Amino acid sequence: MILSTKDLKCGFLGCGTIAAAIATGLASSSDEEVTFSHFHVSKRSASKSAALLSRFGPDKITICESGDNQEILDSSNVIFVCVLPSQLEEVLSKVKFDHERHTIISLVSTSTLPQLISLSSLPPTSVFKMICLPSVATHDGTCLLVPKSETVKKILLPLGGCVGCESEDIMTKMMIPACLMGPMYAIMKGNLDWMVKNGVPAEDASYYIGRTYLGIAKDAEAKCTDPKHFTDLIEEQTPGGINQQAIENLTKLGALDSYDKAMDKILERLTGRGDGKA
Ligand SMILES: NC(=O)C1=CN([C@@H]2O[C@H](COP(=O)(O)OP(=O)(O)OC[C@H]3O[C@@H](n4cnc5c(N)ncnc54)[C@H](OP(=O)(O)O)[C@@H]3O)[C@@H](O)[C@H]2O)C=CC1
Repeated sequence: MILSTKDLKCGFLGCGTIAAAIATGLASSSDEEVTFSHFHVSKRSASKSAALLSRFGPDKITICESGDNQEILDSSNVIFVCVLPSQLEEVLSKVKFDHERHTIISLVSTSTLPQLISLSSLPPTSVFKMICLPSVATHDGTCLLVPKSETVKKILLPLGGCVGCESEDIMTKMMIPACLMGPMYAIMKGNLDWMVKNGVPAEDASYYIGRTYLGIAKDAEAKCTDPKHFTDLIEEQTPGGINQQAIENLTKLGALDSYDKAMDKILERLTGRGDGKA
């Protein structure tokens, strides 16, 4: 089956946090390369499905009132699987996929491609796994996709960006920097506490930190398609200046190495080789 990128009919099994975010991001896309004619969503999580209907209207959204997931499949060609890991087997075993029409994209974090192929009976070329954050609702998420597919990538690009992964193993490794969101906030909170301890008014410190890190992140994102970009930004720091000094100090104190070690531990947890604790 050749998946088109025009007039797509998307179905959502589950309408919780991530389903609502993806549906919102795709339904509000202005991308002309990929067009969506309709979205069929579960009635589940009624406040979220009702909010989608209220925002985009009945021309774009249909809520499956009967609760029969087969109705969603029968009206759609791209199916996003957005239920909890414990619900996956039951939900997929009760519906019948059409080889000619359906492509499935599973958001279920613990699902594997072989498991999804087996549960759906679809050919491997029609089965995908994707990871993203709820910021896809505002086109600010970057999706991870496996296996690689230029067409599916095109469909997901309106959500903010998409990286096709060579294998599930590579996808797992790519997930790890997203786990560093928490530590990033902890660094900012540490900066705030340090400034306040040194007499800076808390509101000024908080505003300044938030805005300064935003500027830093924007510079980091600007040429991020070039793997040398981060090295260039480091080398751009004034020789002998205080930024270079800060890098030297943190390297000497082992802070940068400890990031690598923390990422190794998270990978061990994600792959079931350990409990993730440092
Ligand atoms: N939240 C996130 O940021 C991310 C989540 N994920 C993954 O996405 C999946 C969903 O997560 P999330 O959206 O947070 O979870 P939610 O609990 O918000 O959503 C789960 C949805 O599945 C529905 N559901 C349960 N049983 C059925 C059924 N038999 N038929 C149809 N729908 C059903 C629930 O309905 P009801 O509420 O009525 O029970 C709910 O709408 C998980 O597997 C998670 O790992 C992946 C990336 C990010």
